[in-house]
Amino acid sequence: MIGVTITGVSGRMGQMLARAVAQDARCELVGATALPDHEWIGRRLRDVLPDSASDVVVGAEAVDAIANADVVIDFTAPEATREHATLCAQAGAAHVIGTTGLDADDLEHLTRCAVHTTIVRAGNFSLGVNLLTVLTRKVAEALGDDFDIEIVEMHHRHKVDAPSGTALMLGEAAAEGRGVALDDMRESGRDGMTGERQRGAIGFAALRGGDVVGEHQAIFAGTGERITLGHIASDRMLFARGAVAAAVWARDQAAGEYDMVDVLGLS
Ligand SMILES: NC(=O)C1=CN([C@@H]2O[C@H](COP(=O)(O)OP(=O)(O)OC[C@H]3O[C@@H](n4cnc5c(N)ncnc54)[C@H](OP(=O)(O)O)[C@@H]3O)[C@@H](O)[C@H]2O)C=CC1
Ligand SMILES: O=C(O)C1=N[C@H](C(=O)O)C[C@H](O)C1
Repeated sequence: MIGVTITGVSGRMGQMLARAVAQDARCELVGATALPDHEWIGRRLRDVLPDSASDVVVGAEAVDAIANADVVIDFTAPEATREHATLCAQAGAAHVIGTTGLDADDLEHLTRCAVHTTIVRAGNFSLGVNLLTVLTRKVAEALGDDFDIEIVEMHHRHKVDAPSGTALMLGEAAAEGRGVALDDMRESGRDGMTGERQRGAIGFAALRGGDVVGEHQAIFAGTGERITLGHIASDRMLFARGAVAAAVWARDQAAGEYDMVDVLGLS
């Protein structure tokens, strides 16, 4: 049995993760955290989450919840994920990270932690999006910069980071296919007299509204033709099940950094 701790269990994804862990016979929930002032603190999950039968008590101290875990599944916020990574490295727990909006400094911190433990990080844990990244890389490689690449995403009104982690995965895949660095080619947030599009740029556009779970397109716009690769997520359980599959996979891996393409064997 794999002992799983869920950080941020009260969040949109945290609640889905609690359900997905309960549905997987290989896993057992051994810990759950929320922020100190949250009303769930000190209460059993079964008493706060309608379809849960878990006796795990929601705690505010990540260090305690992580100490008992084989794997920690973490869909929270960048600052929290940094702290959780340190604690996982100290405790030797594998760390499955879905949190997006991490900056270069956060990513360097994760690389340091991955010397001591296994980290699986993905901006999107669905099979479909990870397949889409592979296709995007291949199409970018085949077409060259006669085709302009634009990544378009739409999410619910509560999302706090842009572009989405998935959009950045798709941008990275396109840049890799073209043999360039995304940071040199990235173009976001056009507004006003922007001038003509730079040849070879990889553009990002982020839409926000309503309860959209997650929609992404990688558009290759040429002269007289346009190729569009896309993915629509309509249920967050998709990401939660993917993260639980990653947790099961992570338990048997050596320390290091991995992604969902590794878990799914798509590379
Ligand atoms: N990789 C993937 O497949 C997916 C990634 N995501 C990403 O996951 C993250 C969370 O998304 P979502 O669930 O929608 O957001 P929510 O805001 O609903 O959930 C985040 C939760 O984390 C809690 N939290 C923040 N800091 C801490 C901490 N230090 N300790 C414990 N809990 C903490 C928040 O508490 P409080 O509410 O009290 O502030 C909140 O409950 C985002 O970065 C999102 O982009 C989302 C879906 C799929
Ligand atoms: O915040 C979300 O909701 C989602 N975040 C991830 C992202 O940033 O790409 C994955 C998914 O699209 C939902």
